[in-house]
Amino acid sequence: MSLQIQMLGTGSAFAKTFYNTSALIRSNELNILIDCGSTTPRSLNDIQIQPDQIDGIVISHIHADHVGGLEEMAFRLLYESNQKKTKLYLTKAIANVLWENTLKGGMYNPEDGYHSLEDYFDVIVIEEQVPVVIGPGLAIELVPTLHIPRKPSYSLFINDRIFYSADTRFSEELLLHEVIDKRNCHTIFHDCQLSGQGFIHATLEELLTLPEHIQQRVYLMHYADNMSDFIGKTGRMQFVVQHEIMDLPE
Ligand SMILES: Nc1ccn([C@@H]2O[C@@H]3COP(=O)(O)O[C@H]3[C@H]2O)c(=O)n1
Ligand SMILES: [Zn+2]
Ligand SMILES: [Zn+2]
Repeated sequence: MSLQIQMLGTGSAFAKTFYNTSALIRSNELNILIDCGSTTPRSLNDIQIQPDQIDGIVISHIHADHVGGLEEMAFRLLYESNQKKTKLYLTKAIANVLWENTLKGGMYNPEDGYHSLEDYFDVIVIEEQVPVVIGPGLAIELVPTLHIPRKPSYSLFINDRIFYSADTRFSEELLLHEVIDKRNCHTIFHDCQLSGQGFIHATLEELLTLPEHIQQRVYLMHYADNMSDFIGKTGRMQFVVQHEIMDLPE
């Protein structure tokens, strides 16, 4: 049994160098995406993975750097891969808005029978804070986090031991109590705004307040194009590297 994470992109919403942050989880022959931003199809192409090799996509929230690649994925599956649908794992709160507020404009096509998210994806609605088994050795849990007020947004626990923040404000409470004390996560992928105030993301300054033994577990993602200016300034935390395959304990 093995679990690998390969970041398809490690950059912020506006990053041009590192692509939008999204991850490919490879677990016992399954390929699962965490988010599918505007640059994700290009990144998959870079590593020679085609949409029909993706077994499922988990959605954290509906900013374009996290869902902007879904239309291409669905259309390519439909028109290039013999009408295959991929699984889409999301909460009810996200399902409600993803179609109406994001995808419908490009994908609504009643003449050909395409009216809804379900016409393009095998939609699997999952409960908040309930782990769902996606495949052998892979369980995902979505926990609500604070990103934009009144916008549903989630972080993920993978097999209860890996924390993936997606986009969230810094929460010492979540990191110290839930991620470390309760679940003893060995690996933490956290979004990181390198400079300025963290109105909607965790800042490097805030993350540097974590005790060193926690920083050691942290990989920084969702960073700006000037990341190299900050090498050596991230305490015990390290920047996650785009396309590097990381072997993690299940
Ligand atoms: N209140 C907001 C809302 C959005 N933004 C910027 O838009 C981006 C959307 O994707 P993101 O990755 O959440 O990062 C957001 C901010 O850069 C922002 O800076 N402030
Ligand atoms: Zn983002
Ligand atoms: Zn966001």
